[in-house]
Amino acid sequence: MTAVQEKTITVRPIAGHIGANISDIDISQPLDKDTIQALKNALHAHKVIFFRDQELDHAAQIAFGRQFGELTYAHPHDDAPPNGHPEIFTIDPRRYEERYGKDFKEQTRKRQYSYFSGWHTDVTAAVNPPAASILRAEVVPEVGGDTTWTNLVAAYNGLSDQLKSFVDTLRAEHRYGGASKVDEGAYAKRVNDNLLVAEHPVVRVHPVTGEKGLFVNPGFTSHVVGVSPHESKAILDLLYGELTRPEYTVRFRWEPGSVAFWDNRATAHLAPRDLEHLDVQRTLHRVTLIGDTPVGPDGRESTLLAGRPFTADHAVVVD
Ligand SMILES: O=C(O)CCC(=O)C(=O)O
Ligand SMILES: [Fe+2]
Repeated sequence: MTAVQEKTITVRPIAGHIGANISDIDISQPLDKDTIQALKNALHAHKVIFFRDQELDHAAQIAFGRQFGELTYAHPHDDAPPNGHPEIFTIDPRRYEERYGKDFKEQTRKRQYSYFSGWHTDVTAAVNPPAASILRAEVVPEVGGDTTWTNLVAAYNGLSDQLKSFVDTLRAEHRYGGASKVDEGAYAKRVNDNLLVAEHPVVRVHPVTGEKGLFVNPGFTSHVVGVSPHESKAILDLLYGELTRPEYTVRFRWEPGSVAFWDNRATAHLAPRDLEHLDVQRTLHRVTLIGDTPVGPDGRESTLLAGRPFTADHAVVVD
């Protein structure tokens, strides 16, 4: 694959199935219509796009995001977004430890919540999961802390025709919060008090590209509907094995000023776990675009089972 000059920007794919670097652009400035369309095209073609050496503060990141859709508002996990910027979700484990106590890491590891949950697509327990997320690095450690994304369309396309026709018919429940009373602590309470449950098709038809992608989520899918628990586990393990195949992924090394913009309707990502034993700072800030309700190959939409859909003006759990 070679670099393509798209209007004013340069789009350079960086892995066989996913990811492109975008250059010749300053995203702190308002963009013209053609540039916005060129970025959308790159996002839909490559699933995650990366920018380097951008000088964004919170306001500029929010303004950049708003050119692509409506942003989500503050959320129950994060009761203290930066002053005056409720749309910003800051990822920095030290902040969570300050707020929820020193055992936060241990608690999250045990419950597989949030930062340590491994592979996930953002907030698919909502009936209208985010369309996209835009993450900016402010402070990065000297070593480690890379993020990896995978292409869920490539993962679907790699299945045999027989398996495709089978998974095309399935639906699965995605759940966040409402765990048992065994969970203790302010963080667990915050998550449990905001139960979100949705039933989604296991294969999602992308509303812009029309591509089919696997839409099961190691972070949130509780079970496949209408099959036995044993069968559900076997089906999910099979699909998770497919969607995490290294050939469908791209791994990104952060620098201060790096920005990653991913299509949350066609990707999953893996937050790094190689820093848990190191005392280093890693601070990133995210804005999140509100999404549409998924639709399966049979035209059926997802259904809400608990909680409320994302809107611009109320709190919802964000992972
Ligand atoms: O910390 C990271 O690299 C990714 C965090 C994450 O999962 C997110 O921003 O949605
Ligand atoms: Fe995430």
